[in-house]
Amino acid sequence: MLPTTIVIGISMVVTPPLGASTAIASRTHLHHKPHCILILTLRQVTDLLTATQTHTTMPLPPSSQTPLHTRSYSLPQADHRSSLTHLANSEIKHAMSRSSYCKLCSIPRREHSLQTLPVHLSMTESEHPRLILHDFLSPDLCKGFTYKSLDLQELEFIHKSCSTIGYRENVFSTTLSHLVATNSPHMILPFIPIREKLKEKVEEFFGCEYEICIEFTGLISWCKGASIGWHSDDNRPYLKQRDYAAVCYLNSYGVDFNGGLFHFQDGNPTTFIPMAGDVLIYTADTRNVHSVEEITDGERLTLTLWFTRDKSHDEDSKLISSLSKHPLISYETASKPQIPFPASQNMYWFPPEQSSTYETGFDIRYARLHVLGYQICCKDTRVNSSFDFSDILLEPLHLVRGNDLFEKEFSNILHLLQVVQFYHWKGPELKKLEFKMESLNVGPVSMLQCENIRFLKVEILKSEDLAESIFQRGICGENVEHDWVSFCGAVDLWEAYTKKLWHSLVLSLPNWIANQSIFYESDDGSFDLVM
Ligand SMILES: O=C(O)CCC(=O)C(=O)O
Ligand SMILES: [Fe+2]
Repeated sequence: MLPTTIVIGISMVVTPPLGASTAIASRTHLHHKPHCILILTLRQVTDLLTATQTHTTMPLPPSSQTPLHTRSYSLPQADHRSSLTHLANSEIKHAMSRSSYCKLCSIPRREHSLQTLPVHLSMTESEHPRLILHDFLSPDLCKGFTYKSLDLQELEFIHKSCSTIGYRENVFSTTLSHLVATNSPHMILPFIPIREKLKEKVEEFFGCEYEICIEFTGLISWCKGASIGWHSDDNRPYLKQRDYAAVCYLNSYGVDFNGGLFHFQDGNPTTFIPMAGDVLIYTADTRNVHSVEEITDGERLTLTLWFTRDKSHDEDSKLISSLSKHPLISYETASKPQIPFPASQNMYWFPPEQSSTYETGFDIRYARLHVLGYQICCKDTRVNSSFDFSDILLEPLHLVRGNDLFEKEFSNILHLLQVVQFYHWKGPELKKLEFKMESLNVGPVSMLQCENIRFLKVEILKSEDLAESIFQRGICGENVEHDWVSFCGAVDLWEAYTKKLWHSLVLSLPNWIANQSIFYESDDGSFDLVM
């Protein structure tokens, strides 16, 4: 393939002929990079073109030899730029085949250079600085990490077992500070490699290495009815510190949800179709006003990060401060099983307007169990309406499916939900392992227990239809067919997983405190079913 260089001058686009591009590349000492984008000042472009067109061998002025930015990328077909102009009309059609083909150049995505991700730049980059990365989490990109579980589904597992009511209607979120507060600080470990990678990309693209810190990291899911109109991400006084956003899509349009297309108000591309593993990076100011269309079904899940230049908003410092005060993170607890502890009831009640009376709506933890076909039974078989259900959810519970009651007790609803979601994450692999039948402890539900189960359901799932429309059964890839034998295996493996992450956290924390930064350490937290 012939080498190609695109030269973009600030506020103008220059498309030199191939020969000129090659000459420019060699003059800027980039001839060793076969395909690259140079971002130059207008002056630099003029100097370079004049020199190239007159075939002068005179040395270029020193200022012209260093591009403002240089990004290598794979350019498998001649012209991404013309594709960009046609993009708006054909985006949806292209996106549907994007799982295997690149939207801009239509070549199979896996054939893109894997060392340098495909980088698609807007032609109006200086006016609307934004970057789209496809397959950001491809296994090849993650090769640098020995952490095995750079796994979208691990983040989905964390979200479905730990999320609370979010900041907008029909939106749910899992923040790192919430994980620390609910005795699940070890669950921040799976975020670390991807968080680092995203920060690196933002720094590289905006040329701000060592100048920014992460302000917020969160898993955010948008369910049926959720949307957001035109806005910039710094559009509130308390958000003014936000400089850049990176949204990593953890599931796909047309597969896991419908609706939810992302639009930029100005510049290209105008529409972005969320697909698992893709990342959108943009400035948080008015150069990137955007919106998200209403979700019409399913659950759209993202890992969203905001970055700031204001060190007083450094998320790492805040997390390290709360982790170092956490009473249970110590060498003594490093190998002890840990149990999550729920936050206050109102953080789990949907819709939030109902959380003062709980007259209608549902508890999101119970609803997530319900859509997977589970129910719960509490220890006290004499429950009646004088019992406060929010207290019951903090106490030991049994898991029920149909007429089967799983005899092991879970410490509270969050513990139970984590194990169930772990089973649905690891289920397909668990089914391949052989577990011994004698460890199976499942019995039939008694008449008294039946009453108890029904009572809890009525109290906690007041609006069953609403719960089913928000966390739609079957749409979100929850296709593990339940069997108690492999579920039993999941209970033990969940404990091993938790212990392993907790152990890594205990070992990492002193280094994080010393560096005042949360970073990935190799051999940290990798989890394998075969232990
Ligand atoms: O999830 C997305 O695609 C963007 C969400 C967004 O605009 C926001 O949370 O401010
Ligand atoms: Fe936004």
